[in-house]
Amino acid sequence: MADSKHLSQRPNLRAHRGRRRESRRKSSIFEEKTIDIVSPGHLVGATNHVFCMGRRFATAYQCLERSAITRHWKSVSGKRLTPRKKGSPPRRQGPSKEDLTMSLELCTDDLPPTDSLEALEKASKRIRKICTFLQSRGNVPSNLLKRNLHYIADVLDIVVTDDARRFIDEDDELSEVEPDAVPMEVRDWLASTFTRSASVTKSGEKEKKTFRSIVQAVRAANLVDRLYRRMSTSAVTYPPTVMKLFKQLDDWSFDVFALNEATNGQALRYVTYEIMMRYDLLAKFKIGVGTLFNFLEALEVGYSKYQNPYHNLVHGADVTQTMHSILFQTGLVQWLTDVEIFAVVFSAAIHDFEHTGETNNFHVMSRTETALVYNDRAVQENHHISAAFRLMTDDNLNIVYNMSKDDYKDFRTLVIDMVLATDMSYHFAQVKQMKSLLSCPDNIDKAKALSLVLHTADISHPAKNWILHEHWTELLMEEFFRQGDKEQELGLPFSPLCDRKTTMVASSQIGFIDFIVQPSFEIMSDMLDKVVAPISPRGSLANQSNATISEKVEGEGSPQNGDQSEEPFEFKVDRVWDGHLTGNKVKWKELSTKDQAEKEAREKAAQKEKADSEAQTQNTPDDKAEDKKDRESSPKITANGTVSPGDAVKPSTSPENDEQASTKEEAVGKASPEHVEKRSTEGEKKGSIDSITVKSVTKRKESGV
Ligand SMILES: Nc1nc2c(ncn2[C@@H]2O[C@@H]3COP(=O)(O)O[C@H]3[C@H]2O)c(=O)[nH]1
Ligand SMILES: [Zn+2]
Repeated sequence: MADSKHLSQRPNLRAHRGRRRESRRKSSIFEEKTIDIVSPGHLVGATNHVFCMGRRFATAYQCLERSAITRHWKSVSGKRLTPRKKGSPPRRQGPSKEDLTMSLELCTDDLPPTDSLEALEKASKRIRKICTFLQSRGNVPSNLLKRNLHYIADVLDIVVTDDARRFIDEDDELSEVEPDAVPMEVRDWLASTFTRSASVTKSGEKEKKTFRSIVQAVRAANLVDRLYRRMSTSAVTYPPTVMKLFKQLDDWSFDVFALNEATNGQALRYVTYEIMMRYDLLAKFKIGVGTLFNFLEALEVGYSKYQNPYHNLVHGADVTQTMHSILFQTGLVQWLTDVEIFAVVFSAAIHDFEHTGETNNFHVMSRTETALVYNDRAVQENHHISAAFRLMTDDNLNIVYNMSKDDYKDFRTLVIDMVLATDMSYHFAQVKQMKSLLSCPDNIDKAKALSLVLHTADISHPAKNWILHEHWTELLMEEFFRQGDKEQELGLPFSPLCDRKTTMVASSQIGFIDFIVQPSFEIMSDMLDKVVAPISPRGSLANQSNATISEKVEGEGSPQNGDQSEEPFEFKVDRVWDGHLTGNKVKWKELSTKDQAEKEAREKAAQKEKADSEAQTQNTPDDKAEDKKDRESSPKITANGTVSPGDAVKPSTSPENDEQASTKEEAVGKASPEHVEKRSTEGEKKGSIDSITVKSVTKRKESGV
């Protein structure tokens, strides 16, 4: 593509290529997994795209060499020499500020070597910068343009020639591969995945030809995969523990705490990246891995800003994974366009960005800056969205840079709708609205449906296994109690569930499940049944057979989406959450009974103490001394409601004392507020919320999760 003089300007090219191949070989995990996540159609398109890009730049470069562009720019810049209009400001002497900015931004001195990993991304950024300057100023000085195009052409030249040569070489090697060396099912899979024809003939020359074309298709896939990976600059290799956990990424009860531990506290970036890769969003929206990593890192920083026990990056990761699980397991993903899938994953990942660890009501009552900005309406949700989009105003974090205007508009609208709907104050309205939408399900509003799914995912931990749910509850309660502490300091009344001394966690959780979580899951499941039925393989099959029946009976065309005839197909999504909801409620009921007994014991003890002290005031000084001795030997009620043993432990003599002794055991029961307080205080002492998480993960591991 470029001329020989140009090629000779690349010192040590071979040595660099050798090193590059070496580093590629090392990232074997990534190579292994990319085969199943890049679709063949996309691969072919991408190959063409990269080759065309290379060709276009070669042409542009040649044009420049022939000075055609130089002449063009001269003529454009010549326009500036027209006489100054009367009254217009005097022409500036020397280079303007914009000229200097442009020279700096298009300077080629600090660019990485053309055959380095970062070069391709730098080159593409240069093209964008040149376009921006051309748009805003109308021209770019020819010397700058020439140097930049030289660099870009060099980079593309390496990409195309290097890989194309290897592709040809490897094709020869592969044609030697014996077809029989590959099992039949693998061949069928290869044929159906990477070629248009699914059938592979059994023997002879024809078979060899087909097999060869499959192999070529696979090689082509690998080639483009390599190109994309290089374009994205980063070869991602997951640690083995993460790889193992990601095998369960589609599961309902995925252990996000274990992932957070395995990733050293970076669960959000790993989960989001992996899910985006699985839906092929990086390729579809031309998102550079470097840019995506920058964005995800910034998201994690924002989620960690207030060191919240619950509303932190692990919750962000949990909701993102839960959304993926619902989309993937129910088949809802088939209902969505690429932009919608991207919006769903993005919304889940950002939905609590920079959460302060307080409720909206707290913001309103304490008149925070955020409440002022958003006029007391969906205060935090508005902030999450606004702050996340603000991140993307930085080019280095802008993962939507390459989206078309129309896609971006749809994407942004959907993200705003979905995240605003996570404001719990819309819960009842949302459920009611969906109920009425389901009464005429032919045309279910996608934004409303997806908003309901995100809202449900946001409150989904009570519908996960007990170990996960119990841990999330502990973290959330501690966050509520911290808000209660602040309210006390500010002289505000306690918000519900925020008083660490009186909150009955177990019974409050039963209420939360009964009145909020279960109805949300129920209506979401009904909605999924209606939406997924017509597009699921079973549903569409049923529709096809129904179509035949109705055509025969009424002579009409085939029914479209969800159109039911005499024998409606009863499609139901797998309500994996139902069993957990029921089971978790049973557990909370057991704990609530214990809490209740404990509370009654405390009240009894308090009454006794009161009666004793009343009697005491009527006693003589001698009686008081005797009484004091008695009290020192009996259990005490501490300020936070737990029962502590007396200073001097004596064998129990009364049934009352026996009762209090057993209540003491219950007072450190798993989900009691005291227990939560005790654990979180330990966490604080160690200086981070990680200590809470790590401790709990260990506990969960012991329990076999
Ligand atoms: N009482 C209670 N509230 C919860 C529970 N899980 C989530 N929530 C609330 O539901 C809200 C959903 O949105 P957020 O994640 O912003 O904040 C969440 C909590 O305020 C729970 O187990 N119990
Ligand atoms: Zn949330």
